[in-house]
Amino acid sequence: MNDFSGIGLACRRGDRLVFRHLDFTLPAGGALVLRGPNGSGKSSLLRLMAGLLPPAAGTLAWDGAPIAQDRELHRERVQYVGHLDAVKPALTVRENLRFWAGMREALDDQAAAEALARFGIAHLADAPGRFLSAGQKRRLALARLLATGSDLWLLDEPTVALDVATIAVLEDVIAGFRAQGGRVVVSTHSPIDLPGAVLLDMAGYAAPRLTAEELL
Ligand SMILES: Nc1ncnc2c1ncn2[C@@H]1O[C@H](COP(=O)(O)OP(=O)(O)OP(=O)(O)O)[C@@H](O)[C@H]1O
Repeated sequence: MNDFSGIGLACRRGDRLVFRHLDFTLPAGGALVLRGPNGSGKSSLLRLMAGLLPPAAGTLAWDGAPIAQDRELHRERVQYVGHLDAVKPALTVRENLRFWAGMREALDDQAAAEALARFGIAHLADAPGRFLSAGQKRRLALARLLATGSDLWLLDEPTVALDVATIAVLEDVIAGFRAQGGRVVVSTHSPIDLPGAVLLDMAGYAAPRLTAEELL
């Protein structure tokens, strides 16, 4: 039990139905990898899973209870790292981490230092966000995963701009999270080693030539 699941999901963006009839089940410790061409709906599905976008049809449920019943509770379970890393340019690296963590719980200095060190940016703790390279911003966004507790990580193309060594760190961090019962969903165009992950190919759920009314 304690599965995160979606049944009969459909997603509409603007006047286009992006995908439909999509089901998934993600047990504790499980991983799901979203693949598919540009525009096939990977980011949209992650936003549905985060509770940021309502499905056009179908139900997302946690342990059998629809997440729509209590969006606040669901938001507390989820860490969502999107395309845009949302690093605040005027805050230092440490302050950025505190800002994100502070939305949930106070972050002590040691936890912040450990999270930054794991992603190799401890030496940048006092640097302003605007000084960071693309890969360093991505490392900071991912360090947030370690800074606060959660049950579900939703990662939108997390390896973009990361060097090979840091991709290995991310794989390791995800493995540790899963070993403690965490669930992870990753959208990616590049290889990432997530043992036992279920592959969800978005191409199988697309029907772009029909109108929404015809499909639903
Ligand atoms: N805010 C929006 N309003 C209207 N349409 C949108 C919006 N965001 C995305 N779309 C459309 O929804 C479809 C799916 O987009 P989405 O970003 O989910 O795809 P993706 O598989 O993540 O793509 P990529 O591989 O390029 O990141 C696309 O046709 C896109 O144009």
